[in-house]
Amino acid sequence: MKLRTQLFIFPMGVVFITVCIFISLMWIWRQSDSVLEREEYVAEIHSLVGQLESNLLLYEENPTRAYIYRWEERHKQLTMVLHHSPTLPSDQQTLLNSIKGLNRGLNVLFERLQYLSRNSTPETDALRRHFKDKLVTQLETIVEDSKQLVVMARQSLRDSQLNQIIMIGSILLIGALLLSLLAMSLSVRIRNYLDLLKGGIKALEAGNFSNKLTSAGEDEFCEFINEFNQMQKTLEETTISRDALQKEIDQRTYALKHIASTDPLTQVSNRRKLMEQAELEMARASRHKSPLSLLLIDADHFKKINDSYGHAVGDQVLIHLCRLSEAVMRENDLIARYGGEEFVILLPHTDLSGAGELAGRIQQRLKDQPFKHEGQVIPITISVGVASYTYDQSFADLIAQADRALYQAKQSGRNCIRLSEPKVVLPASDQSLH
Ligand SMILES: Nc1nc2c(ncn2[C@@H]2O[C@H](COP(=O)(O)OP(=O)(O)OP(=O)(O)O)[C@@H](O)[C@H]2O)c(=O)[nH]1
Repeated sequence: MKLRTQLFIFPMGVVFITVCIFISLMWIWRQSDSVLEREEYVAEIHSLVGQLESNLLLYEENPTRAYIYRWEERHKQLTMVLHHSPTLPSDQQTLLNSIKGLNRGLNVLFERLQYLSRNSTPETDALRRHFKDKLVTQLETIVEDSKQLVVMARQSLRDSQLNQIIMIGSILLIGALLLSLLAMSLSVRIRNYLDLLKGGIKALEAGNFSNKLTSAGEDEFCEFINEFNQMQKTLEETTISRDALQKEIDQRTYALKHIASTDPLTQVSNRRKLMEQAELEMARASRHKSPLSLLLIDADHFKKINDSYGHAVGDQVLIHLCRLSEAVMRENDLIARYGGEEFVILLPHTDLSGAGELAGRIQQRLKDQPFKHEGQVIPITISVGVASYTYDQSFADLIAQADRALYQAKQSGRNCIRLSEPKVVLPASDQSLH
């Protein structure tokens, strides 16, 4: 059953019960009214019968024409009243017919009485008294019967009132029962749907879009559930496209960050990234009083390589140098292209001598894995300036310190390492290029 039908039944039920009660009360009122009408009717009969009776007694004492005339007049009135009776149920109508029959006999008796009164003899007196007594008895029977008529009417009213009360009570009881059952079923329906909906909302809150709500039937709640499922579907699609968009943004942001911080040729960090990272590491080193060093690496006679083999080969040499350096670095170290054929390796938690050792390992690698072009080995050497952070410097100071060491290395004939302190850590491993 549709919800709006179920809700519509409530006011309709109340209206129906009210109308039933109203009609019953009207009916009872009409019944009471008809009993009153009958009482009045019977009272009129009583009055006329009383008048006929007193007229009879008077006539008995004084049998004049006036009393005969009055009798006839009253009797005519009584006949009229009996003729224009109210509508009666069959049992009461039977009684009334009997009263009418008695009434018809009254005149016959009275005419005989008149006759006997006119021809009064001692022999007829007894007969006259007999007719008179019979007349009185008949009049009293009419009174008694009419009283019975009222009693029957009252009894009938009581019976019908009782029936009516039973009927109203039954309607009220059945109506209240039906409405209660309807209200209970409605509340169960609403509660079930609300529970279903609550589960759906909780699933949505938890990000579960696959929890499709199902409900049998085709009522308004089902339409609501369908709308909810549709909303969930739209939400799922929106969320998926938003997630895909976010993923795309993240990928592009990462790519942009990579481009912005990477040297396009060698794929090591660029100078910008170096500056950022150096600031971080310097702050960290100052905080923990941990060592921080850097290498400033410069390929020796690089111009000569470019001039001899071409710029493209020079590029490959720089890439080769970077890959070999990365192979010997630690994970937290950072290599960056500082400019041209110059590279910086930032070394957290590394003191000056440790940095010098790393520079030596790079030189060794270059020696072990020389660069080859078209099967021909092109010997590459590097000069390295090493500096260590003293906690009171700027990055420019630190670079300048390393640059001075690099200058010394160059001055010392290249292919060697100079620490910012005036001592050579490692001797030149190969002086052939000098
Ligand atoms: N192939 C190539 N060459 C570069 C690049 N950047 C700078 N160079 C070249 O590197 C050379 C550096 O030459 P110089 O500054 O004279 O130094 P050098 O020849 O290495 O001599 P020293 O440093 O004194 O040993 C120049 O010829 C630049 O053109 C690059 O990205 N690729």
